[in-house]
Amino acid sequence: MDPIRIGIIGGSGLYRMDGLTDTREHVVDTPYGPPSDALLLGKLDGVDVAFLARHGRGHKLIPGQIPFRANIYAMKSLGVQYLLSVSAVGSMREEIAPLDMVLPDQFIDFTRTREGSFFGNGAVAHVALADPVCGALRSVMAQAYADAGFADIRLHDGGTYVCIEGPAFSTRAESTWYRSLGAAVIGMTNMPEARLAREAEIAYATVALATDWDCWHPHQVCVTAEIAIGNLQANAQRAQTLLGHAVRRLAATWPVSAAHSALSSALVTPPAAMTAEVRARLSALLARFL
Ligand SMILES: CSC[C@H]1O[C@H](OP(=O)(O)O)[C@H](O)[C@@H]1O
Ligand SMILES: Nc1ncnc2[nH]cnc12
Repeated sequence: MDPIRIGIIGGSGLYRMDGLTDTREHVVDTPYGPPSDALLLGKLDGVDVAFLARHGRGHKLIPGQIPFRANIYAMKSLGVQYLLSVSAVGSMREEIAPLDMVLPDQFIDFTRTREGSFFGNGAVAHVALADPVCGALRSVMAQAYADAGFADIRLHDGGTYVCIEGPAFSTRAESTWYRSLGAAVIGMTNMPEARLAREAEIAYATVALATDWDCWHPHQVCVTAEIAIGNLQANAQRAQTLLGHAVRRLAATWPVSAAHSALSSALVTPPAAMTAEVRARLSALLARFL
């Protein structure tokens, strides 16, 4: 099978892509177990992509149960070099209103229960994560927003995404504190997803769809899942339009990203010093070193 260079991970409210053609399901297992669901392979605007519903079709996985390592490993095994993620988020800023789009450039990770690395157990690497979002991919997303010509929704290019463990939403005190840390948006899924993508040398960027005001705002209603999913559904078609433009732009240039060589300066254990089991477990990630 030819490599599929673009992966799309759909979050809450985005469990399939209407614009995908020539689709086929790809059921796969990985050294980290099965991904959230079967991947859907197909063409988006004529470009090969692999789509995965982060919470599974039917939304069955809470954020802490998402098999992040299996999801990223499955994408890597297909040849994915660019990962576009779609996420519902709460707004933490007055200027970001529900239905606005945000392209985060930073994350703060408050998750507690998740396997956060492919490394350990016989192989050590320390990837650089100062800039966890690929700048080139983010700028492709920003250009795609301009291509789409949405008249009625705003784009905020940049901002910090605070990732909480969930599945409960935040307390008012937490929400106020996250704001004081500089948060622009809040969600429950982009970590460790972004970090694992970096370890897998996949360029990563998220389009975050603001769905609510979380619970810090003195004059706005507090978030509920019903509000968040309702607003996400109102924006799901626009998200897919944006992705179509992004995929077309990506395929025109295939920008080189620092993420694509992240392990060059990060891998501490020489592959020759790894056991056969470790090399097999990490084979999709370390192929270029083996
Ligand atoms: C249903 S609202 C809370 C839910 O939505 C976000 O998920 P995703 O990033 O996959 O769109 C948030 O992180 C929570 O998992
Ligand atoms: N307010 C919020 N907090 C965490 N995750 C969210 N996803 C959508 N809205 C959210």
